[in-house]
Amino acid sequence: MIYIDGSYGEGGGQVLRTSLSLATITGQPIRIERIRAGRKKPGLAAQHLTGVRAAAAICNAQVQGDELGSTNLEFTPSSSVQAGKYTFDVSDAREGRSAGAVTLVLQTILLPLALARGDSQIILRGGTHVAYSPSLSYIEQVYLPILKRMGVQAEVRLHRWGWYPQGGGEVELHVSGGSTLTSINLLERGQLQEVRGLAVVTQLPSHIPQRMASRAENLLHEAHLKATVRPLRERGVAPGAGIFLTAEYEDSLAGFGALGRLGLPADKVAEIACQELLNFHKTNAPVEEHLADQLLLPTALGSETSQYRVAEISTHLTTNAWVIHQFGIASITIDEVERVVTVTPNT
Ligand SMILES: Nc1ncnc2c1ncn2[C@@H]1O[C@H](COP(=O)(O)OP(=O)(O)OP(=O)(O)O)[C@@H](O)[C@H]1O
Repeated sequence: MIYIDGSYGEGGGQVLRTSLSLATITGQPIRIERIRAGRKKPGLAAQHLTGVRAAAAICNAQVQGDELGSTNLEFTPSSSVQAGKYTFDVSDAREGRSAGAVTLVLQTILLPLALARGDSQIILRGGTHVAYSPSLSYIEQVYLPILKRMGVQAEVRLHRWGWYPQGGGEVELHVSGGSTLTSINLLERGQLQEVRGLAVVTQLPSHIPQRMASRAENLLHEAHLKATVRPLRERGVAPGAGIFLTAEYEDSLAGFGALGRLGLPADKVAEIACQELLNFHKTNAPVEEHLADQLLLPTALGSETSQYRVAEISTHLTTNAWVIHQFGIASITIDEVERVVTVTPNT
């Protein structure tokens, strides 16, 4: 049994999710204590509980402590990961609507399913574009394309947008099984080819995405970047707005976004996302802060040493490195001066 202290470092949901992914992949039982102790409301929230249930479903795990608010969890896989058809709805965990991020549930089971025998088709319901998590647009435009270079074949289709607080979004995920993960080298990013983006609303008037798109294009053009942002009006269960930008470099990808809210002008939403992108562009790094922590698990499962240079070393990055280390599957070093992460799988 591997013991994980959920309060370590960042003390957030990622400690739990990475542990669940690795428990299902390695077949090791785990016990996690002090889950999300670093958060205002510790313990399992709807998104985390859905992640637990999803991980349990794919490896028939015996689970104790799988309740909302629970701060301790025991998770014992009783089979290898079973590819197949599954549906996970974040609102089932709360018995009502929840905008818990389906993208985080997706990340919990994606690599286990990619390594399993056979193909999988997963329906995920909940929040698709919510704060403090990767948006589905980020998963589609940045995370999966980078993973594809490492040998992971997966596709997502957005059926319905889900925003905070109503959620109600729906995503279909297809994962090809039997993958062997290769290494990745992202020390240089090359020239910026283009910034592409989507300015989207659901149940709101069409002038809002148009204003977000043209403000973003103007700002990026002023900074001498080639940019195309498409305005889009979609159906959804509730009103929502956001802008999602992808900076496409010769050798890397980086994603940025901002969400609308009541009282925040459309121009301002565009400015927030553009500012994030421009700040990153100045760093010359190939990997932005969020991808930095998300790349640790796939590189740790790779066949050879991977290296990547990051814009920023976050506590998510250092904490996730610690969690992976607890499973003994890879050695990870983070050079704080050069901001280079080196991951050597213990194969
Ligand atoms: N704007 C963003 N774009 C891409 N990824 C993001 C973005 N914001 C957050 N993330 C990613 O979402 C994950 C959030 O992990 P975290 O531990 O904070 O989990 P959480 O389940 O949201 O839990 P908690 O409520 O405990 O904070 C990290 O991998 C982080 O890089």
